[in-house]
Amino acid sequence: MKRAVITGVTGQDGAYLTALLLEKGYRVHGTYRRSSTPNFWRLEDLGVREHPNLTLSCCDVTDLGSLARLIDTAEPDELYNLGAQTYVAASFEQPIATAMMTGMGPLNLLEAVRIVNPKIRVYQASSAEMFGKVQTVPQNEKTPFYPRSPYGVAKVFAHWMGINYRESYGMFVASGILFNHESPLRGLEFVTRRISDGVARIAHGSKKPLTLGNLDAKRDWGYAKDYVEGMWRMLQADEPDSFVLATNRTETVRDFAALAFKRAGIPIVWTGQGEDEKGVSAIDGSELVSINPEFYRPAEVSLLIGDPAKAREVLGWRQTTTLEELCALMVDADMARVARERHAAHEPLGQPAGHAWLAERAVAAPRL
Ligand SMILES: C[C@H]1O[C@H](OP(=O)(O)OP(=O)(O)OC[C@H]2O[C@@H](n3cnc4c(=O)[nH]c(N)nc43)[C@H](O)[C@@H]2O)[C@@H](O)[C@@H](O)C1=O
Repeated sequence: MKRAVITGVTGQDGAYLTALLLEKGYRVHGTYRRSSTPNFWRLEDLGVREHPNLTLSCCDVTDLGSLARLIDTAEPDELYNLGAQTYVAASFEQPIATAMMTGMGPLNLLEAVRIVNPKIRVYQASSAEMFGKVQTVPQNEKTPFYPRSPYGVAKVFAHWMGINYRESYGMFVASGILFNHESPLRGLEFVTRRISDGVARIAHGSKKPLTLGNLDAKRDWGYAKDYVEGMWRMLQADEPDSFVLATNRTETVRDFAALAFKRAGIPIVWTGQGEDEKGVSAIDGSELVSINPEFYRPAEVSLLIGDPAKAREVLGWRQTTTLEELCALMVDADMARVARERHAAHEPLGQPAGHAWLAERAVAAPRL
């Protein structure tokens, strides 16, 4: 039986990867950062929290000793490093903490592997945020990096460290340069989930508009479940290498919001410009989206679009889900969750904007 360690097991990718590896017959040791209330809801939603082949323990990637002990005990064949501070906006508020977790964390891990067992195959979660102020369109493995956030800078450091350990010590360190990947398990701080959650509340009668930041930012959004499959494929390859995982399609935040409102049966029109821009209902003129300048970042990544040709050719990796399908998955799951919350609170459901189908989906969709 193959053994894998996953750091950051409680996050979106950690949970999907855990489910995938358990399904493939792995024994999985997942680690999470100590907190007063460990956050296992994603593993519970995927039905793997109590799986007999899953062990969960605390470990901090900023602590080399705890990583070395973990590797010594778990004796993994593969190690997926997903544990980091991953919210770009927060990296401007906490650049040093981000550098420690997102930059130094991977270096600690590489050192621990080198000391304990350099034969372990390592997956490093690199990021499209490394491309920042993009130097080519679309971006591929050869595109020079120009990070625009402390998070992006820390990821570039970790990325090059991985390559250095590959070249210096012959270690199998694969690097996945992943473009934005989303799902109903995405944290509420990220824009797609913020939108699907806000849309669901409005569809259920909330009068509070959804507040967003920069609507013009363009992202290449894929489905997280597809991307963890890519991570696994990278560690099954003959040689360690770096691979872009992306959809090769880019849309603005405004477009994603419009798609989400459409899915909920609420067509939106946009009025005004810049900080005065608003999204209003095409049906009754009510305000659906307003801008909060506080959500703007000190330096923005305006356009990301990835070229996954190398992953397609070498790994046989393919995305399975279009942006419309992804958005529908997220909106439907949040609709169902909001319906359940209201039901639990004995609140009458608001008159959802034209959704006879809502009640059905409330039963089918996962709890969030
Ligand atoms: C590849 C990369 O992908 C992710 O980083 P991100 O692209 O920063 O993701 P996000 O969802 O926070 O922002 C996307 C865009 O949306 C704009 N935006 C507008 N209004 C809001 C808003 O209200 N909230 C947020 N969060 N963003 C907003 C915001 O300014 C930005 O331009 C992480 O997984 C990261 O770990 C990673 O590696």
